[in-house]
Amino acid sequence: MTAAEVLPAVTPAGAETADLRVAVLGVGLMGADHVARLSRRVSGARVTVVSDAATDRADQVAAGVPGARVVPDPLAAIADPGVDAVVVASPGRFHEEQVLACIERGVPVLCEKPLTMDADSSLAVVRAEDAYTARTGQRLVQVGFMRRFDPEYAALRELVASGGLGEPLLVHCAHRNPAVPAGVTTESVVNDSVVHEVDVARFLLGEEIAAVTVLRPRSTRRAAEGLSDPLVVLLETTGGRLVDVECFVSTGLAYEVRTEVVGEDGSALIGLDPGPVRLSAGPGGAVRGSTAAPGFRERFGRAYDIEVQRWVDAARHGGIDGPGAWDGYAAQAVCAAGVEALRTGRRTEVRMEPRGGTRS
Ligand SMILES: NC(=O)C1=CN([C@@H]2O[C@H](COP(=O)(O)OP(=O)(O)OC[C@H]3O[C@@H](n4cnc5c(N)ncnc54)[C@H](O)[C@@H]3O)[C@@H](O)[C@H]2O)C=CC1
Ligand SMILES: O=C1[C@@H](O)[C@H](O)[C@@H](O)[C@H](O)[C@H]1O
Repeated sequence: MTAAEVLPAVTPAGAETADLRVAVLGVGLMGADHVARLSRRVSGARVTVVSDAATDRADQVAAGVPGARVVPDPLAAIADPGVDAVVVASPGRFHEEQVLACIERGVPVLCEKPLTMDADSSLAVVRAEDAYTARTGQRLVQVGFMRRFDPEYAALRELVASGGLGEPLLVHCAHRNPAVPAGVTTESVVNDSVVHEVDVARFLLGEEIAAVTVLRPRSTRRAAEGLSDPLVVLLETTGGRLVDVECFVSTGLAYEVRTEVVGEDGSALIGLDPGPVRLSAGPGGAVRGSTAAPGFRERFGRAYDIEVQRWVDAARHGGIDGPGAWDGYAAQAVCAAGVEALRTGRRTEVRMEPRGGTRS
């Protein structure tokens, strides 16, 4: 999609037509992308406030958006009367405070993954939103698991849900990054990368993850000091299905995300590149023989656009349209078990509170 194209809004005729005034908290890689898509590719919204601990970055991003102001304090940005909704794209350790402040003020929030840094704090967000929903009937929190909006993942889920593969039995996932920033640890790979596969498994199979095992095969020579890379993660679902995840974040090649569902009556695979599928390192580290995407922004660009458009459309009508706080909590609970499994080398059961609350 070109920058000039605008995704179709689903706003019904006669409904509220004023643009949603959005504050974006954190305008690094993801936040700056979200500002650009809200300003140029998504309809029904405009960015009015930008907030970032790095004020020079905030100034630079706001300068490119007519009508946007910088409010350096993120909590002041959430409280700003010129803000109807918030996108949280700050580092994960700030999400809990910022999302809770949005619930407190009663503004819709699209929070990048992870919802928070651990299961307990994610559950606190679930409970706070439940209390708000009990009073108002409205949901406020959507979590940025963008793969649910990717046309290939949506089609795969439809196929599984319609029984097109028979009873699903196994899911095979590969998640490969060419490289990760310095400082990434094996634990953070579970929390930042494997977390997407956890959400995909729950999305495709419609059931929770009951136990996690993490295997550490021999690491690539490209892995940073102390990083176990690749990992193989086994997720057992409550219905007895098995999901295996290869997570390999320093391949030196391209961004490859593949998912295959194997059912009693068939299998389906997504994420294959249209061109030749062999990847190999060429001279100077160049990737040869493939049309694979270089990174997640390219592979999932369309998914991010659809995610944000649907969130805007829903937020303008007082709701969400995508994974919510419970999905964020469930993913954190599974990742917590994954980190424990990594530490102990043992199969670890996922500890989750009963769903309860006000949601269906
Ligand atoms: N859905 C997806 O595929 C992806 C999601 N993410 C998530 O997006 C979030 C942001 O990640 P990146 O953009 O890659 O990080 P980044 O480091 O590029 O950007 C974060 C920005 O937040 C700013 N910041 C720091 N403290 C802040 C605070 N208290 N309030 C507001 N802003 C603050 C930083 O100065 C920086 O500009 C993370 O939660 C990350 O996990 C990141 C990459 C892909
Ligand atoms: O969320 C993301 C990053 O944080 C993570 O580091 C990558 O592995 C994922 O592919 C990307 O979608």
